Amino acid sequence: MIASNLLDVHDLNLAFGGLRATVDVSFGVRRGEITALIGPNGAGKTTLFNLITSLIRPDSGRVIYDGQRIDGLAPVRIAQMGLIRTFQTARVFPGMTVLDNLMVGRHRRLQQGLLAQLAWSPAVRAEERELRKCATELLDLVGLGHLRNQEAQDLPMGAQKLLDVLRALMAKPRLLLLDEPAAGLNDSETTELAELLLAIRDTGVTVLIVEHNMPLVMGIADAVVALEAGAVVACGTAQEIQTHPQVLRAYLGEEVPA
Ligand SMILES: Nc1ncnc2c1ncn2[C@@H]1O[C@H](COP(=O)(O)OP(=O)(O)OP(=O)(O)O)[C@@H](O)[C@H]1O
Repeated sequence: MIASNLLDVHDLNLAFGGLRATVDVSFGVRRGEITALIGPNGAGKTTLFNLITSLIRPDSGRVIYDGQRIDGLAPVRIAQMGLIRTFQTARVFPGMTVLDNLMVGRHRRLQQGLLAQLAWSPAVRAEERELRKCATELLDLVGLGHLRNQEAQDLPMGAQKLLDVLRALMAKPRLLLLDEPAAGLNDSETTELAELLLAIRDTGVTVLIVEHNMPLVMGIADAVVALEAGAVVACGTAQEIQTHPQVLRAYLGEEVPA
């Protein structure tokens, strides 16, 4: 039987000197769903992403992806397994077009070996064409198709953030980790992002998203995990989390009547 969780984090702990950034963190990410990780600044969300993708090692605990323990594996190996992430700050490659910026995300997908690529064989050319088509379709999907030959660094920040998500998609993720994809987006860009994320989920990709934009989270997340001071304080549906006393106190700063 296939486990319903694609990712499970068990009792993760990490301290930076005296600061406990991750405290006994356990939660699961169900296959085919969008799970949101929320919490105030400094709650430990990015640290968790870094632990899940093995950029840093936990002091203790385990990360299980698709039934396999991955903490301690090389980050590149984890990416090859289909666990792909974006970072808080959008990264575009300067001096490259929008389309080429997407093509950079393709490496995990290349089927042909290095020799065939060096020889620019027909199979490699066919693969390149297919990837270019895919990149063009993705750009059209978010309304950036007409900008594909522009330099990516000239795009407004909102478009650069969308490009970041598209580049991650080019790597054909099974689990997509997005770190604050809506930061810096205006309302219409946020709506486009929400539609894109729902479309991504509907293709079967599982999504774990760190996000401060609560209307976005509440609008798209199937499940929400709330962190405070490195620890999980609540897990549930968006609706449950919205009214959870500890979340209201920790995240929204609201006093809960005794
Ligand atoms: N490399 C590091 N060295 C020391 N302390 C760190 C390091 N990285 C993070 N921290 C600390 O760990 C805690 C968690 O930080 P983290 O960036 O994971 O929080 P976050 O929830 O992602 O915050 P934000 O919403 O502001 O991005 C913070 O107190 C932060 O200062």
